[in-house]
Amino acid sequence: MWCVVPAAGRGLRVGGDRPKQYLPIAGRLLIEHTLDRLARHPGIAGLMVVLSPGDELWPGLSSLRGKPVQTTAGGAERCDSVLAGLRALSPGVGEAEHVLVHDAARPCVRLDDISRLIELAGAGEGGLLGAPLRDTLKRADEVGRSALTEPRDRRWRAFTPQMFRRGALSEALREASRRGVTVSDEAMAMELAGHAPLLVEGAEDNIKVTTAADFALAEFLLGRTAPADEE
Ligand SMILES: Nc1ccn([C@@H]2O[C@H](COP(=O)(O)OP(=O)(O)OP(=O)(O)O)[C@@H](O)[C@H]2O)c(=O)n1
Ligand SMILES: C[C@](O)(CO)[C@H](O)COP(=O)(O)O
Repeated sequence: MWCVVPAAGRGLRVGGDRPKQYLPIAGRLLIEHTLDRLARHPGIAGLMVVLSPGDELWPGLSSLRGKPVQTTAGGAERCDSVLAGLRALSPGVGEAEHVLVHDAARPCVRLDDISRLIELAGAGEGGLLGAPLRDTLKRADEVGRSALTEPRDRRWRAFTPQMFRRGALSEALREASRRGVTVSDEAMAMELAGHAPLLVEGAEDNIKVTTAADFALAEFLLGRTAPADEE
């Protein structure tokens, strides 16, 4: 199974001097941690990394742990980049084949969580890693005060990887674009297309490095010896 890795963002919320995927964490680039983690999974056959057009920082990887690493140019939004990645996959990756999509900004994903996603969501319409909300959820008013406590039951945080069949996901992303909807993840596009992606609970340390503060946590998590239950 191939994995599309959206890595064409600008990392504005980090505010660094370069896109966050090219900032160092624990002695390596953020993107290198993520790609190496993905390449270690036995179920992943290759990586399609989606880069910003004109990206001059990409280290030029063509293989990792014996698996092919290909690249293509992304678009203005993450969903545009994911669609570009799906389009760039070889015709040898059939329309009915499942494809994983995983953020370059999520370097701590656990291999056993990827395995569980593939096992549980592979038989159906696809699915995604996530975790049930464990904190009370507040809706803020215009001046940052708690205006409302939102219901928490059956609310989940969505992570990546998300896994869907190449053709169905491509069509769902195209349809969302035609309807002028900028989807924030693949599952949203699939929901709009009438599918019901399976939610597969994964470890909450599968953080998305989004702000400067996340780098310290990611560095700690990456510095751990692999959890005993991880492949
Ligand atoms: N047009 C875009 C925007 C985002 N991404 C990727 O999607 C993932 C999740 O996006 P996010 O965390 O929002 O990254 P950025 O868009 O870079 O962050 P910011 O919004 O702070 O600029 C990242 O790996 C990012 O590189 C992408 O491939 N193409
Ligand atoms: C895809 C995602 O990581 C799921 O939580 C998230 O939607 C990405 O959001 P971003 O604003 O593009 O980082």
